[in-house]
Amino acid sequence: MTIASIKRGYHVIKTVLHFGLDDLILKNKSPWYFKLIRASFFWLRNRHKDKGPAERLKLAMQELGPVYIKLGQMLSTRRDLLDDEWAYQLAMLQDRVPPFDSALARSAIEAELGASIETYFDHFDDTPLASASISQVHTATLKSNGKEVVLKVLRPNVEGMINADLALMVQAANLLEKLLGEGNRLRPAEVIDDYRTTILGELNLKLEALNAIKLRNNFLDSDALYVPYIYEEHSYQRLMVMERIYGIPVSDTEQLRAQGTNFKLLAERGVELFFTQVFRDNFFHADMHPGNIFISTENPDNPHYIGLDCGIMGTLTEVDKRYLAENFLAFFNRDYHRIAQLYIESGWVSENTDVLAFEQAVKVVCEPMFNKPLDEISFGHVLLELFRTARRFDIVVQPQLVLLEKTLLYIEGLGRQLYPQLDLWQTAKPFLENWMSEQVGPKAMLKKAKTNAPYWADMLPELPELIYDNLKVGRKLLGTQQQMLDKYLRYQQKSHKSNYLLITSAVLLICGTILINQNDTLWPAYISIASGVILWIAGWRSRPKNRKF
Ligand SMILES: Nc1ncnc2c1ncn2[C@@H]1O[C@H](COP(=O)(O)OP(=O)(O)OP(=O)(O)O)[C@@H](O)[C@H]1O
Repeated sequence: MTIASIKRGYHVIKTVLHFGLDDLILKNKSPWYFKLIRASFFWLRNRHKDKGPAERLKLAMQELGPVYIKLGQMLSTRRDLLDDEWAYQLAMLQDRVPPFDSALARSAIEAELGASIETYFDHFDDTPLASASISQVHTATLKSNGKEVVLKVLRPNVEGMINADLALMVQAANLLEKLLGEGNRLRPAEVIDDYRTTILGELNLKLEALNAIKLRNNFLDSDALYVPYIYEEHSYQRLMVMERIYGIPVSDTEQLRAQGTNFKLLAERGVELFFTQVFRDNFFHADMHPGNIFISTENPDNPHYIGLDCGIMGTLTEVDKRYLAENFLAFFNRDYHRIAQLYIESGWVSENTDVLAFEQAVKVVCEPMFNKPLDEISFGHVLLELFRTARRFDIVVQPQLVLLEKTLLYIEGLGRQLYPQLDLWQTAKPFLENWMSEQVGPKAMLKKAKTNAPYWADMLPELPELIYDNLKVGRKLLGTQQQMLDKYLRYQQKSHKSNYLLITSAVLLICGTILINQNDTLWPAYISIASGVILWIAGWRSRPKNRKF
């Protein structure tokens, strides 16, 4: 442990106690040593007693800086874990960070390029275009083609700062997990683990560049989404160079209205984009906050989105995708029984789940939604409520599904903000039905046959040999099966015979015993008993010995 980390630790404790966050852990749940530690920091008092707990948490995170602010922003989207008031407060966290010195930006860029900025760029602007918690963005023009570009460069020592804060967070989360006990809904260790993956992913700009290239290629011919061109040859782990775009931030509805944007088309395109990314490409942008989405200005009647920051992308397995589509369709068809069944079939729910109780819970979630007009139904909310229900049944919802639900909630919120009458049913249902028919109908079989054609072409020359081998194996198998059947029949015959002899012997023995007690002439009784004994011995000896076939 270094002096710096001790200092940072103290600062975190001080902030936590100044904002009274220790009160958030139920007093009766805290063990004696926790109370002792709290008491030993007697000079650090809650200075914000007038504020509610959710607001105090928000303010503390704001105070603790970028890593905590980003954690708060991520938490605000975990509505499956947090109640609405908490999510609302945390969503207000803004990571407005002062820019870092342009001399540092220059030297970081040059270290990555392995050359001076002037070797590749003209007009490098020392005043950053934007400055965020992890990176800073500068504009320039590319020498080779004269085009305007932006250079996104990581903050100096951002990795060290994040790792130090993460280490503290992991310890705090483990302690909290212990204090809150088993079965708590918050699962702090899981949340921090999720966050760690997310934030560490954002620290590699080369990866972000490759994601952006893939997303761009998926939408090259699209009217709905534009992703700026990435100069891969100038992109490294700490630097990324891309085409500069001009657009209106999606949150600036006033400016969008002023240019006469077709809001209905824009909202529908947002939903379409989501479903295309998830179901067609299986590669979706999962960090859809307003700072990352811009709207084109060239043709307001036919507007398209411009997507930035592909640091966090999501994918689903084929099975999850299929079940998800069916889930949505079942919901459209108001079939909650099918929804519960799908959860079980897909394996999202453990086999030990009380199916009936789960179905009942799904019904409670879905029925009120069914009573709403279609333009008020939210897929994201349905998924969210289903995940919350699933958690009550101790189902651990897989991270990729949480990512998807978050993105969907965001896309819907955005769509409704742009065009409040947005009808998700009309927009998404044809898309999903089409996709499903491509997955399971005759078209799907044809497609699969086409996909497998090269494999079959490879296999064809070997086919006669394979058929011969299989027939040989099959014949052998048939022979073995026949032998097993014969053995089984013999076993059954022996078993019947033995049972028959044992039952008859029992009858004779019982008769013999009765005769001894009731008659003066004893020989019939003796004959009956002797025959009984002989038959018992015969029956016992004829038992089938081996049950293996
Ligand atoms: N290609 C571009 N053209 C024009 N402006 C851009 C471009 N790329 C980024 N910017 C500007 O820089 C800002 C920050 O970029 P970006 O979101 O990629 O950085 P970030 O560090 O990941 O930020 P955050 O942590 O907030 O997501 C954007 O909101 C946008 O204003």
